[in-house]
Amino acid sequence: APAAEDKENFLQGKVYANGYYSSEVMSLAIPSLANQALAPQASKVAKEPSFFWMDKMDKVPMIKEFVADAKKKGGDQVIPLVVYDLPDRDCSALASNGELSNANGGAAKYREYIAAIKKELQAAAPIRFVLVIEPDSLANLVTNMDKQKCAGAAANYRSLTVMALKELNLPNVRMYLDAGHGGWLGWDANLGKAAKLFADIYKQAGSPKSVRGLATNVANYNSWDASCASYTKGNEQCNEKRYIEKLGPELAKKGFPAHFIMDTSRNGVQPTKQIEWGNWCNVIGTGFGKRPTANTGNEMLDAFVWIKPGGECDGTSNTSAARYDGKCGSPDALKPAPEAGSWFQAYFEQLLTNAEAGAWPASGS
Ligand SMILES: O=[N+]([O-])c1ccc(O[C@@H]2O[C@H](CO)[C@@H](O[C@@H]3O[C@H](CO)[C@@H](O[C@@H]4O[C@H](CO)[C@@H](O)[C@H](O)[C@H]4O)[C@H](O)[C@H]3O)[C@H](O)[C@H]2O)cc1
Ligand SMILES: [Mg+2]
Repeated sequence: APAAEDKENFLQGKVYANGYYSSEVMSLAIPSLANQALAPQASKVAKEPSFFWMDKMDKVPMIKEFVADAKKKGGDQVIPLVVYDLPDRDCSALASNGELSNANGGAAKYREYIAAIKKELQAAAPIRFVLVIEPDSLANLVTNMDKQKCAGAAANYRSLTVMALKELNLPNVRMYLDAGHGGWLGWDANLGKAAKLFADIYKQAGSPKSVRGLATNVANYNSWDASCASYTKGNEQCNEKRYIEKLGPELAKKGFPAHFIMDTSRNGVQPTKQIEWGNWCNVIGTGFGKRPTANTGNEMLDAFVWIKPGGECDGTSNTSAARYDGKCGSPDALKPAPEAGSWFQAYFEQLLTNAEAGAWPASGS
């Protein structure tokens, strides 16, 4: 039965499939498919509403194009975006380091970035938006303060996230703060600290009406509710259903009534072929997971969504590159891989070949 109508859950509406991703698929992926029999499925993927990552300040104006396109398509579409440009970004890894740093006046530039986004979202009203706020950042403050770069970035991560939640608290916007995943913050050693951090940030921002909750499994591979794989041993929160059902009540107790969304773009094969659960880079053997839908059957979970666009790389495997991270050289990481965010054709074909059965209608239908 369809989920009960909930005006606060914007993802129950028609979600916009942005032209940036569909052009990656239609003009890059399909022409160079090794196996042309996958072309029909690939063109279906192009129509799925994945999130657009604003991983550089110069990507913010793309919002104008999406708004114009959505209006042409009736104007009732909800546009999904990722805010992802904190100074000293991805502080415990190298692969996705960003353009801003504390050292280069990053905090002031980040305020400009958020102001630019705010301006576009206000101008676009009444078009609605769903935003995922800063993947990995707060999760790194829970588990990686022993890393110098994370310790140095922590004050900015906290204050700039609070600022973003306040600035983007608009009637046509719903935000989900990134919450890592069950294999990261689900460990008993991490969960309580994570709940406290998320609730503190939420309250410091004034408990904004537009903050709907948290996003989990962004750019990761965990199942929603599969049985626990061997590599999850020692962590009860072995899948995202257990993670949110444990984290949700903790947050509510602390004054943060959170709902959740979960990234299923690359979790179609369970168990995964991860050698270690902590391996996050371009993992081999993965497939597109459940197609984006608000029909989750779980009242805490607003929607299954495709946040990491399938086929966009997690990080380069070129050992001499400045942003080379050893995790992308792991035996369970597909190689050769280009820079984070750029098109990784072999990975896209892997996701297509291994797509979860029923992820979308059988080809040809
Ligand atoms: O037996 N025990 O009791 C016990 C207790 C605690 C244990 O320690 C836990 O082990 C976990 C691994 O199992 C660690 O989780 C990994 O942490 C990494 C960051 O450090 C994350 O990497 C990010 O991944 C993002 C995409 O998701 C990338 O975009 C981003 O670039 C990238 O940096 C991995 O996902 C995530 O799986 C925990 O920190 C660690 O605390 C272990 C055992
Ligand atoms: Mg990453």
